[in-house]
Amino acid sequence: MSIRAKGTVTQGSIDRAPASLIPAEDLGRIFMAIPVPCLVLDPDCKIVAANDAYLRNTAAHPSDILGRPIFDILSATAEDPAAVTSLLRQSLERACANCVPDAMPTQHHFFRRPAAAGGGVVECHWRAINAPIPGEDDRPGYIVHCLEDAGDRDALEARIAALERELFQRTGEHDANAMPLSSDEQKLRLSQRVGRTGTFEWDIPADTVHWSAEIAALYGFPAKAFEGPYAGWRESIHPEDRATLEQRVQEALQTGSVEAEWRVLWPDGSEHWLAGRAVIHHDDAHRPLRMLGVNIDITDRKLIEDMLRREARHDPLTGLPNRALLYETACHLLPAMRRGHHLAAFLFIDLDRFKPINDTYGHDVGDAVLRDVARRLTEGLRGEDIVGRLGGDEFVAVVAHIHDREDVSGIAGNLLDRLASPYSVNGVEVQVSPSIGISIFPQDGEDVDELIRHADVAMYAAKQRGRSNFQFFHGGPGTARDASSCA
Ligand SMILES: Nc1nc2c(ncn2[C@@H]2O[C@H](COP(=O)(O)OP(=O)(O)OP(=O)(O)O)[C@@H](O)[C@H]2O)c(=O)[nH]1
Repeated sequence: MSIRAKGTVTQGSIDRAPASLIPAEDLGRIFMAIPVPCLVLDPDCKIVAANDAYLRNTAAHPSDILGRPIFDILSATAEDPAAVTSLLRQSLERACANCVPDAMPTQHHFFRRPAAAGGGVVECHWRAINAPIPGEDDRPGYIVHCLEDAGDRDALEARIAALERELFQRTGEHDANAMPLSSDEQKLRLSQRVGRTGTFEWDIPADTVHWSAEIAALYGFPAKAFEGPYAGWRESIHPEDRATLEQRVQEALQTGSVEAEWRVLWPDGSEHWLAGRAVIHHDDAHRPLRMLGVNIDITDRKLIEDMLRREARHDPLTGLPNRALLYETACHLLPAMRRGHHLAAFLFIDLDRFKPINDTYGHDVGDAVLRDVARRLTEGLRGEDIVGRLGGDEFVAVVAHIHDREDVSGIAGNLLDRLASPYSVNGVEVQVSPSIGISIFPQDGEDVDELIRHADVAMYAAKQRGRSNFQFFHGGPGTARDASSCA
């Protein structure tokens, strides 16, 4: 190879006249003293100079190498001469064509030590840099071939790889016995692990599911690829989602694809959400052959969704169901009451003269009282009863399975006492009482809206009768605002 034919060193790419005060004859001695192994090649790639560091490191004698093409030297010494020769040739061509130094990949060199130097083999781990030097006619006149010791860097990379393996083993996310992976596979596995995603393949005729290490981790198993029957996968599904998911899978065998979200139970009993997508490959007779799919952990997303859903349906101050959830829950309750011929009571609770508490002690104290009212109401009723805050100082309680008015009177009287006992907030003692209006399902209304409206009417009557009491709605044609006293 002659690098004369390969490239042109353009003006400006390399300084032709080095800024130097050193006499030209001394530059040779300086080259010899540079502590990095260097060769100088002529345009035919013959070695025309070697510095002391090169001779020392390779144990070569100048007469062994000067005047010989560098490829001969490498052929005589390199591990894989053909490969190294090709890499070197490409690097020299690039350096000359682009007029910039070109770094070669790291190589492992073996140099035969001359007999005069004791013989044997010298092992070096080097990366070569080829730097073109412009000649008279703008073409490369020489190439400096520098060898940079890559031993430290390689040792560092090996140490990083070892640490990474150790880390994976410790976190149980890596199979220590796994085959070494190509860099593409590693990237894929890393992205799957970071994205909490895993892939599977189900060989349908053989009834074998191939689990990747990443998907195994999504089901709470050690992060190790394995194979198992379809029934094994099915067992991991949360019992409440199993039938639905299985039905989707069966449909997918015909339709060719499936998308679903479901819960899995890990071996430690914890519950996790997964989303999955899969496609089916069929044979010519449309028999399902393979299902290929991906699962992703969506537990965090589900938690956030639950939180948002909860926030949208609960009163932020007291944590009680808000108007919407109260109506919805009560709507579900009524049909059950109707079926069982049970009564249910709707209690509309409004605090008496609550505004002066805000005005006197401030909103913070008012808020604390409202929170305490919510707590007292909840504690004063059974778990199956419903308590919600409509807004302001208005609450509604729905009490299921009552027998008669007397039953409700006892409950309302109890709530009256509970709410009327003093509230202690930030060292301030506050007193407030409720007015309670009561409607009874089914006699006072057929639906939630009507029942709450009639309870409100009865509450208004309680206010009219001096507050701090409860009143039953007393319905009938033309008497919608009547209420009968049960206090
Ligand atoms: N601290 C606090 N006050 C609220 C909140 N929501 C509404 N209020 C106040 O609650 C008070 C409700 O007053 P009203 O029900 O109209 O009247 P009242 O003073 O209770 O008198 P009566 O109902 O007639 O016995 C108003 O002053 C509202 O500003 C809240 O979230 N926090």
